Amino acid sequence: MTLLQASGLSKTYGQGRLRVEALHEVSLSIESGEAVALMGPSGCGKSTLLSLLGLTLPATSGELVVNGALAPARERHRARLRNAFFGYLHQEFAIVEDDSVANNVTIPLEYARPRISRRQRRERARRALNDVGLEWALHRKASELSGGERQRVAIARALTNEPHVVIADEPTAALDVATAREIVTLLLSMREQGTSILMATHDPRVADRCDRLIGMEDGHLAPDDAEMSLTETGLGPTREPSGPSIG
Ligand SMILES: Nc1ncnc2c1ncn2[C@@H]1O[C@H](COP(=O)(O)OP(=O)(O)OP(=O)(O)O)[C@@H](O)[C@H]1O
Repeated sequence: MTLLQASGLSKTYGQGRLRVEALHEVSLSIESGEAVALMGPSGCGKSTLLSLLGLTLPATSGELVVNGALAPARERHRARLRNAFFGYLHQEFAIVEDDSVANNVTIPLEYARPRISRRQRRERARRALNDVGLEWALHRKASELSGGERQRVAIARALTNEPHVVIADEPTAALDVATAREIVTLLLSMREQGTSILMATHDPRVADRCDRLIGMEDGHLAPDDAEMSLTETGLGPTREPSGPSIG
């Protein structure tokens, strides 16, 4: 089943001399339960594409179909769809440091419609934290956790609203190799519930564990997917990683 279908998506930032065409007529589709890696050189448009597909930025032109329906233009409707359909993971974890782990995890549920009671929110947080092996941290402050633990909190937060698609922008960039491997394993395990994962990464070892690789260059999809893009970015073949394996 196709969850996301993009046709001719383009994005231009700024105007006049400051105009940047970050994305030019990108078309792709994401099926349910697949993990897709997005790779390409810095500045080629990966984050922009993720923001467009995850409805956090409007496209300048083109069409996006989410779960069979055209993505709404109105911000109020987009926000509702963001909450119901997507989970987000960032390189910097995007955790509220000063708040408890439980409160961080229940953030997406506070905007859920129909409303979810406080007690149910707590229960969902406990379950999601249990899934990522962090139930013990429920009442801890987020700032007291390690980088890997914070990213697991971010995954638990992405899990609580049972998203159909997780948009992950370099989720392992700030982590050491062993922790990155754990986080990718956790993320990929979400496929078992039919969740799709769309992940920008600079790490070929991470990309290699995904079901499909989309290469990008200069605002376009690479003409012949993976191999070409990897060669051109100097990341080399993915089958024989030079560093410690993340697989
Ligand atoms: N808010 C913005 N305003 C103006 N230009 C932007 C903005 N965001 C991104 N850009 C430009 O758009 C292009 C694509 O940026 P984007 O962040 O999507 O690339 P990326 O592939 O994710 O890069 P990286 O791997 O370094 O994160 C770049 O030239 C960037 O400078």
